Amino acid sequence: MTRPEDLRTEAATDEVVHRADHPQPDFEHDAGHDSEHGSEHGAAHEIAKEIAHEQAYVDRVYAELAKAARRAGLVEADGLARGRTDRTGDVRDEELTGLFERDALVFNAARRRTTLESQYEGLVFGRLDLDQPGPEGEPREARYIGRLGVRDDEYEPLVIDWRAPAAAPFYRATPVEPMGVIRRRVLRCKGSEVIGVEDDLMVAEAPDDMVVVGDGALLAALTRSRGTQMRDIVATIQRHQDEAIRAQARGVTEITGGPGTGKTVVALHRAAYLLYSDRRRFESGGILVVGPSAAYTAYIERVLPSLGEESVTMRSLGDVVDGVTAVRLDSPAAAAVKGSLRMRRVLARAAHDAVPDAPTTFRAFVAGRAIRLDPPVLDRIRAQVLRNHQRNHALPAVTRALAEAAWATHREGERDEFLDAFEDHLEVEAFLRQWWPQVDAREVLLWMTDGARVRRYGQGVLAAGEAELLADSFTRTLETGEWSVADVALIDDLTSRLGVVQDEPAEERGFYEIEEYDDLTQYGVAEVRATRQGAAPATGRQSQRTLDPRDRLMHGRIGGPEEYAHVLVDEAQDLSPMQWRMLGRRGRHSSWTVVGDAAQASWPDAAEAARARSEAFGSQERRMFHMDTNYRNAREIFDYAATVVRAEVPDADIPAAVRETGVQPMEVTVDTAGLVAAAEAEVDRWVDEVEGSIAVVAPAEHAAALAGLTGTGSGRVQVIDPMSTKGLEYDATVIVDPDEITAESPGGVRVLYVALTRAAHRMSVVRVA
Ligand SMILES: Nc1ncnc2c1ncn2[C@@H]1O[C@H](COP(=O)(O)OP(=O)(O)OP(=O)(O)O)[C@@H](O)[C@H]1O
Repeated sequence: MTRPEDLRTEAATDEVVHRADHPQPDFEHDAGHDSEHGSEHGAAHEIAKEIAHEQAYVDRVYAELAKAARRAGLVEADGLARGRTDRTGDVRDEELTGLFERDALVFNAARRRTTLESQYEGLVFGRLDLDQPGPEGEPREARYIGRLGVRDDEYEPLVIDWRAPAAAPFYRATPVEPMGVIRRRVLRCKGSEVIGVEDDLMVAEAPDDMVVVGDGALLAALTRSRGTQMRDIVATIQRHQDEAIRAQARGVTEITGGPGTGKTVVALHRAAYLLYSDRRRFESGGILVVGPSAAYTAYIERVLPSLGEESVTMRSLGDVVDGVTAVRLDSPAAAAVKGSLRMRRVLARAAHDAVPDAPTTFRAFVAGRAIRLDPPVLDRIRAQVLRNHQRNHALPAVTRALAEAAWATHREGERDEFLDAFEDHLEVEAFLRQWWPQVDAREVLLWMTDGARVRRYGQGVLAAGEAELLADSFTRTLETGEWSVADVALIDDLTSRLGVVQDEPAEERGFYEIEEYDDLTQYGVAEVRATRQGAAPATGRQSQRTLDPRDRLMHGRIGGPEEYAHVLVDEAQDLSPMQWRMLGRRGRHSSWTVVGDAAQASWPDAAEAARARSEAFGSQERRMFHMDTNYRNAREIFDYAATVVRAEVPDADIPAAVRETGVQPMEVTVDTAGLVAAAEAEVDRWVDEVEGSIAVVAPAEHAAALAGLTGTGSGRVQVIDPMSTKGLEYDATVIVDPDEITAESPGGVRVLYVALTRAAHRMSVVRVA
C-alpha cells in the first residue's frame, strides 16, 4: 500500500531504463521501480528497441482483428441474405424459423463488429512475463492483456480479455505475492501505435536478458491532464481495486472511501466485469447505473463503451422514472421535506383523496328508479376500494361497489338484473368518468399547490411551516414548468400507489349515444367539468418549448418501474430516503453495487436514509470494500481539503494522496467588489498552466456575477455550483467564497469538502474578507 513517504513528484516521471537487479521501493502494488538512470543514450536506445518489439506484436493483433471484423461483416451480410424470402405456406414457416436464426446471427455479428471498431484505441495495453516456459520453446511465457480477447487462426490466444481469470495476475501480482509474474508491462498506445512502455518488476532480480523500462504506469497515468470525460483505468487497476471489481455478483457490494479514491471508476469496471462473467444474466436483466446529476452521467458515459460494454442503462436521479426528466434542484429545506419518509403518509392521503372538482353526489334514473348516493356513501366506497386496489386499475371494482350501494337503496326486483343494468348504464359511465377518472401521479402533486390541501394531507406528519414550504415549492414547479429532482421520487411513489395510467380504448359511439350523453345535465350528473382531470398528453408535433408550463409538466407518459438484474448507485451518501425507495422498486430482485463517502454527504438525516437503504437491499448479504488511496488530487491540494474537513468532521475518512506537484493551492482574500476580478485572474493563471478542464466553483450568491468567466474564450472553463461538482473532476479549480459555500448548503462543510477535492493538479481559493 502506498504511504505518503512513497510520494513522487510529477518531475520524476520521465521514462528510465534499468536493469532490474536492485531493490525496489514500495509503490501501490507493492511493486516498485528502479530509480537508477542508465546512460541517457543507452536508455533511449533500449526504450526504442522495446517499443519496436511490442509494436510488432500489436501489428499482428490488429491484422488478426481486421480479419475477424471482415468475418463478422460477412456473417452479417450472409444472415441478411438468408432472411429475404418470397415463399408462402409451410415453406415460408420453415424459412421463418430460419429468420430467428438469422436474427441471432445478424445481432451477434453486428455487435461483435461494433465492439471491434470501438476497441480500436489502445486495444492491447498490457503484457505479463511469466516464470514458466512459453508454448513454442521460449524460456518464458509472455501473455498480452487487452480490452477484448483476440485469437489467431489456430484459436490460440493473442490477447486475453482483461476480465478473464488468466488476466488476474496483471492486477493482483505483487513482489510479496508475484503469482508467477516476473515483469508486468503497460503499453501506451495511440490507436494501433505503441508510444510508450512502463514496467513493474515482481522479483528482486530480473533474468539477464530482461529489460525493465519506465517509472511506473500508475504515476504516468495520474500525472496526465484530465479531459472533460472520465477515462477507463483498465491498464492500471490496483490490486485492492481489482478485488472490488471482481467480487462475486450476488448480494450487495459496498465501496467506501474518501474523495478521489477511484470508487466511481472501480464501480464502472465492476459493471463491465459482471457483464463479462455472466453475460446472459446481466445483459438480459440489465444493469442500471445511477449518479447524482446529468453532468455526472455525461462525465462517466464513455467509460463503459471504452471497455466494450454498451448495454448498461445510465440515469441521473432526476431521470430514473420513465417519462420525466428533472434537473432543477429545490431549496435545501424543501428538498429535505420532499426526501423524508414522512412524505409517504402525505402521499398516501393524497392518493386516496377525492379528485378536485369531482361530483360529490350521484343521481340518476336506472331501471326506472331514481337513485341517489350522498357524499358519505361515495366517500366510504372510495376508501374501501382504494384499500385493495390501485386507483387507475380499480374501475371495475368501484363500478361494482357503486352498483351494490345503489341496490341497497331500493332492493326491489331482481338483484342481478339491477346490478347489470346499473353497470351498463350510460349515466353511470358518464358519472364515473368525472368521479373516478384515471389520475396521473403528476396531477396529484399539482393538487398540492393548494396550501389548505397540503395542510390536510400533512396533519400530524408535517411540522409547522412545512406544508406551506411544500405548497410553495409545487407552485414554483407549476410556474417554471419544470419538475425538481426531488419531485421525481414523489412521482414514482404516487405511481406505485395509483397505478400507471392505462390507455383508454378509442371511443366509437353512435349518434343517439352522443345525444343521451350530452343530455345528462337534466339528471344533475354533469355538475362536473367535461375535461379529464388526468394527464393531458401533448401532441407529438408540439415541441415541449411551445407548451405552457402545465402541459410541459404533464408531457410524456409516466412508466412503472422497470426492474434490473443489477443496480449500481454512485454518491450513495446523498440519496434521500424517498430516492432509495424509488431505486428499491427497480432492484427488488437485483444485486447491488453501492458507492459512497459519508464525509461528502449533503443529506441531513443519515439515520433515516440508512433505514431506507437497508430496506431497498432487503436481506441480501453485504460485503464492504474500502479504498484508502487518493488518485485524483495532488497531495498539496488534498492536504488543504483534509484540514478543512477534519476541523468539523473529525471522523472523516481521509485517504492518502499518492502524487505531489510541489505547487501549493493559491489563496487570495478580496472584498466583495474585487471578487470577480480576483476569480478571473485565477482562471487566467490556470488557463496558462494546465492543458485540460478548469472549473470555477461558486455559491449561488455569486453565480450570476461569475457566469461570464470563460478564460478568454479558452472553451475549457466551466462555472458550476458546488453541489453539481459531485463525482466530477478537473485539471484545475477556482473555489470562490468557501465560507458562503458552507453557509448556503445544508451539508455545510461537507459540501465545501466536495468542492475542494475536485482538482487534480492546481487549485485557487478566493476568500471574501
Ligand atoms: N488505478 C487507477 N489508475 C489510474 N487512475 C486512477 C486509478 N484509480 C483511480 N484513478 C483516477 O482517480 C480519479 C478519481 O477516481 P474516481 O472519480 O473514481 O474517485 P471517487 O472515489 O469516486 O471520487 P469522489 O468520491 O471524490 O467523487 C479519476 O481520475 C480516476 O481515473
